[in-house]
Amino acid sequence: MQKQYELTIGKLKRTLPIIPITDTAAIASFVLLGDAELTRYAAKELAKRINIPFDYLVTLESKGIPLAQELSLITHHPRYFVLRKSVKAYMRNPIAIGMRSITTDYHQKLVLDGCDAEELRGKRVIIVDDVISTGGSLASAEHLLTKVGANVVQRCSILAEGPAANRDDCVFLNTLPIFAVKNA
Ligand SMILES: Nc1ncnc2[nH]cnc12
Repeated sequence: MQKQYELTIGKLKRTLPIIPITDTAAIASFVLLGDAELTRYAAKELAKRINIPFDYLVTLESKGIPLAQELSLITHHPRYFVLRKSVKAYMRNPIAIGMRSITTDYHQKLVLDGCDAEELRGKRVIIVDDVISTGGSLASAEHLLTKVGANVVQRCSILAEGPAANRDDCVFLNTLPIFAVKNA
């Protein structure tokens, strides 16, 4: 099987290792954390493609956080919100729902602080993430945000992986294949 995947995002290129995630499928591992150059560049490119008014960006812990931070600053939205993967002791009235994602085999949670939920009620929000893949994380984020009365007006990511490449409800900069694993 191919071991690496050459990814191009505008003027930037990255070599991604191909990692099996099940007996039959592998992904090109795209780890945004630590890549400040790509994060800033991708945020600038996404900002050019967001052409809808919004109040807040919302991202999911953890790989979407640096992207949301850059995008917030570029679009002059100084505050953004993070959906966490666990309840923290400092949260007030946290609201949690279940979530499944392609890269994690156990059942995960998505948690919003109750005060953040108050602030998001009735607001126009854009969900930001590094990769949209099966759409499971995105659907959970959207479910949670809708539950607290926020209005999701756009979804954006750096990459759309596998079937997500055909989505017309997301803004993204490039696509990423899912690779078939041939077992001996
Ligand atoms: N290819 C990928 N690399 C890193 N994280 C991911 N999450 C979903 N797809 C991914």
